[in-house]
Amino acid sequence: MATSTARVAALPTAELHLHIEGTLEPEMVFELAARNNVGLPFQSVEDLREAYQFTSLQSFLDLYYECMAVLQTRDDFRTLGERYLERAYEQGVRHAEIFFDAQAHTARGLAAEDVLDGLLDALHTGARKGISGGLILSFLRDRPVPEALETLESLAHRAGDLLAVGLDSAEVGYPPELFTPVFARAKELGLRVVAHAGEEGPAAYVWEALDLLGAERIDHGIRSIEDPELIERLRRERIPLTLCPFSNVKLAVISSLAEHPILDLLDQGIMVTVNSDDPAYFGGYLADNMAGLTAAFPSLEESALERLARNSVDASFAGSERKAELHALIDEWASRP
Ligand SMILES: Nc1ncnc2[nH]cnc12
Ligand SMILES: [Zn+2]
Repeated sequence: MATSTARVAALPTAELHLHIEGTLEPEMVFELAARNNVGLPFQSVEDLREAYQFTSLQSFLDLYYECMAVLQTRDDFRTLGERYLERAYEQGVRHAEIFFDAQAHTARGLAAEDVLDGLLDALHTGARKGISGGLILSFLRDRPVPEALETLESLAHRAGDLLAVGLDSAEVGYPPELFTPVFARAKELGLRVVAHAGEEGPAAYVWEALDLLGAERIDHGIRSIEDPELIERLRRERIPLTLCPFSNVKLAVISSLAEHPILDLLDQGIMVTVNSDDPAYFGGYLADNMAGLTAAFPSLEESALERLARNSVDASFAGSERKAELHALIDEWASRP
């Protein structure tokens, strides 16, 4: 029997692939536009929501960067982060490792530290309410490499406030290899490493992310399925893939949820996790993605949901004590059908 939506929402999980700017709901776009006196090319919330029809990653990114213009102050980032953490908590998330696109804000004249501080404020609020987490400084691969390096250096004195570095934005034509020196410097600063690869780009980008950037997790990585040798490596080395089912459908990476390879990957022993990517744009938060999978795959058993939740904890950068707490929460969920 399919697991009920309420039970899915009660499953404790870690969210490992979430762009904070992708949690900017249309209502909040209008609220912040009014507060900050920013003009919008949309007449209403409904008008904006209607623009959420994407044909590719780029078609989404165009709107995603446009909407960000309303984020202006440290307080805006605190509010954005707090609202995400509240919604995520309602959907079972108890640990969140959150990407932020510093360059998308510094390019508009904001100070990277205001963005960082606002998000840290939100994480402190979240910690008081039972959700742990950290921040991932994500470099925009379609902007110049020296700019990524400058951004990293500008926050080097705040490395202790960051968990990891990542790589995102338009993928095809921007191979991970380009960013090798940036990631080498991040490792010198003691930061963990993740990278988007194999979303629209080829499996070769996943190899590069692993071998040249030292990625410990691959964000998306869905196109790894085209390369059996890569799949074998991911399995053998237990390299996590942070999958985002709703995102893949919305951005036309796959044609429907029922076509998603997540269960095949799970069956093959790949450490896959479920995440929401940009939930305000793609139709739902983490448990919504899980519930979508249970609807698309009636044979999906509770034991598979539990596996996905445990994978998310094991693939996280949480400390061993926090991981044990998160597993204990999953134990509790599993023992109370
Ligand atoms: N799905 C995605 N892929 C690449 N960059 C992104 N930035 C926000 N969402 C993204
Ligand atoms: Zn992403």
